Amino acid sequence: MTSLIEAEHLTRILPATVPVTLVRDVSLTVGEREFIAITGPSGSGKSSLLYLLGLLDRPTSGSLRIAGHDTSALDDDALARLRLETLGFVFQFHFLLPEFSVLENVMLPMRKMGRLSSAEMRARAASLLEDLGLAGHLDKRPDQLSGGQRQRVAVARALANDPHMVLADEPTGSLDSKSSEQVFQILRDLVHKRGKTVIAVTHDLDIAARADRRIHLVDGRVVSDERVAQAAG
Ligand SMILES: Nc1ncnc2c1ncn2[C@@H]1O[C@H](COP(=O)(O)OP(=O)(O)OP(=O)(O)O)[C@@H](O)[C@H]1O
Repeated sequence: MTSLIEAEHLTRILPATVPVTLVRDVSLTVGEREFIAITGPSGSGKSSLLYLLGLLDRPTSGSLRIAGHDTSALDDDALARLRLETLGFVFQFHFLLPEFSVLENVMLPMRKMGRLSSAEMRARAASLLEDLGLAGHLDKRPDQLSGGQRQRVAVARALANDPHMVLADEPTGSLDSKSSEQVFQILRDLVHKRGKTVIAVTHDLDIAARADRRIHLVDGRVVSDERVAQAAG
């Protein structure tokens, strides 16, 4: 199995008068088609670890290979490119651009990548949105949608460039229970139907319980990393 992430002894220390250690000596390997929940108490470093794995931050020490690329050897532009090609993000707050339509929001990462024509970008964005149950909403602005619908647009945007992995930081954290369940099902389908790897930071014990692998952090350290056999369905 190809490793999408190979992290060895990752540590992230924030320089300050009293330095703050966000992530301590984390080593882990992530392969294809994994559905991973990162859990832990508030302040245990879950988001900090996700940002390192998602190339939104750099470690103070340790090594990180993403899709076979040694990230320490890459400058910021190359890192941004690797991020665009291999990773999609879903955050707790959707971060959709309010002045753009739903369709345009999903096209944006494709524009940055610069590989498709306008017509191809439109068709791909529309198809992703339709798959996520948003067919009637392509020309709306994000503020015309419900929270759950906006989060589904954020998932479509994360999939825009057909990444290997989707990283999600509390993806259901601001949703009601029905929308949370929908977003959970969508994330699970990304793994089981589209073959993506999904890593989700979550406080939601129900989601964590139904992930295929749970990584638990305490004080910036991995204290358990367990794979769980799930019943089908
Ligand atoms: N820029 C910063 N400056 C100072 N401290 C920070 C900064 N970013 C994070 N921290 C601290 O580092 C620790 C880890 O933060 P992080 O957000 O990664 O934890 P978390 O497990 O995701 O927390 P939560 O579940 O509350 O979102 C926390 O104690 C946090 O207060």
